[in-house]
Amino acid sequence: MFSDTHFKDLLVWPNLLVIFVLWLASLVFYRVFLHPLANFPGPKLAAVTRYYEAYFDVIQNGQYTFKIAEMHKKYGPIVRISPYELHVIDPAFFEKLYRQEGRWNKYAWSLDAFSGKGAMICSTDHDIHKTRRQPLNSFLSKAKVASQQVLIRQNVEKLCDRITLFIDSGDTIILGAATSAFARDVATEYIIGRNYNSLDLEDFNVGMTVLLQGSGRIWRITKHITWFGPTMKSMPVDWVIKVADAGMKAFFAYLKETTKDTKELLAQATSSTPDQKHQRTIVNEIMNSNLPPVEKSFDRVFDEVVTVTGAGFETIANALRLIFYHVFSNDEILRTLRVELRSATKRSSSDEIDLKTLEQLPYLTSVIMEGLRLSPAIATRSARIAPDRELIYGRWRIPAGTPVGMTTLLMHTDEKLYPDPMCFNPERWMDFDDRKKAEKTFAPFTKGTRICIGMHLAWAEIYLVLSTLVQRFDFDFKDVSGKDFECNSDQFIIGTPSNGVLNATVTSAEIS
Ligand code: HEM
Repeated sequence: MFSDTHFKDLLVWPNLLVIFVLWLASLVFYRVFLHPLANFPGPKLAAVTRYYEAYFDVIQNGQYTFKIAEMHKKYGPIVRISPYELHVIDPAFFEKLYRQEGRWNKYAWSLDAFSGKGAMICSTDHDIHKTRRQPLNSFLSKAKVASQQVLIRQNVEKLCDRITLFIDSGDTIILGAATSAFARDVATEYIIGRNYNSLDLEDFNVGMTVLLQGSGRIWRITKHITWFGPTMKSMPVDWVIKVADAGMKAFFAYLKETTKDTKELLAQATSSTPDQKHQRTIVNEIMNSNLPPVEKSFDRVFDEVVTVTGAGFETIANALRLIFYHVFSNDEILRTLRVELRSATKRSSSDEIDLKTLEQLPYLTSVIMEGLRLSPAIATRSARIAPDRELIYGRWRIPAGTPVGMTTLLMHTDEKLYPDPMCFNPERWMDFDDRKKAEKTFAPFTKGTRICIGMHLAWAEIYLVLSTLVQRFDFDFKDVSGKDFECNSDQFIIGTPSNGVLNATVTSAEIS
């Protein structure tokens, strides 16, 4: 008989070590030779362990997107980038992967790291996502945004008033932070009817910009060490506000404010005497929808409030900073824009050019498209999973349930599609045939079931703020170059060397 003593003898560390090594060897053997993805090309180390990605994510500060681009050069258009995940770099595959038809899940491993499971953007399951998105579609539709353009204009005017004070004083304006403040004020006012007035603050609440620019680090660490994000999230807000640095303080103060406001909005929405003033918010849309009660809990609604507003902060601000830099540093682009806007003003019956008219201006639209090409919000791949069918790519059959991603940034900077890809050149969009052809491969808001729900708001904000600033101001930027606004790291959003900083001296526009 095998006695307890014999068993205990076996549990000595040399034996445990042997068991561990055998287990590890068989895992490596399985992943490299027997796994359903074993035949796909790619580095063997990436096939064996996700710590390969962790090295580029955590130690190399968000370099995996660029490592993936290198892998494609070596291994071809489809690559196994982890034991479980594939990446494709062929523009022809984009419309096959990001589409409306069929069921598409997202990859939980990457999204759970946001610790926001109640949010539509983090909903991995196709059906749950669809149910959550449905009540918000019309709230952010093109028509609804157009009808709310006054709200955006009021914030543009606030931004202009602040900028004008810097003309008078001759001081340097932190335009990068002011741009973020504008994006945040519009997002919260549009989505939850609350303007936190970052534009009124002396420093434009620059701490929020700094924190959000660096917050990708928490997401990247949490992907690999799953308890990290939830632990941060569970810290008592008041304690963090006391001990943290300026950025953390600003962010946690924002969370405290949105928590209070979400509770108030929920109470209003369920009250027998709702206040008309608070009718137009996503909280009302959710509470008045047919969603089941579990979808209307505070935690679920709060996740939605934080992510839908947050998705409209640094995404827009990053694109705007890049556009401002190029427009105000290039006399030819600035002059062409001013000529186009002046002739539109002449045709307009009022001083303001209507959003609809702005949308039809070819050069202004080309400038914005070029900005969104180089700053398409997200620097990481966005994997999709076909849960119920194989996907076919060339000779490859991708097993059902496999996460497959493409990276818009890599497609947007592919020199076969966009010659001299890093050059900011609005002219490339001026030929309407070329623009039409690029429709399939220009996708700053992605495509398919998960297409950005805030895209019409984003376009409207950029049209209104850019056209106004171009007509009123000249900016002179110090010690920066175009490189400072190019993506150099994956912070989930686009990470740039500028980190959101864009300082300028400003004068009134010299219109000849
Ligand atoms: C330049 C500005 C913006 C760009 C380039 C952009 C881009 C994107 C992209 C690429 C996605 C897909 C993410 C994925 O595949 O996981 C997305 C989703 C989303 N965006 Fe935006 N976005 C912008 C602005 C906004 C704004 C202003 C809002 C606020 C309403 C917003 C709200 C959202 C939401 C809620 C989702 C998730 C949609 C869903 O899962 O169905 N975005 N955005």
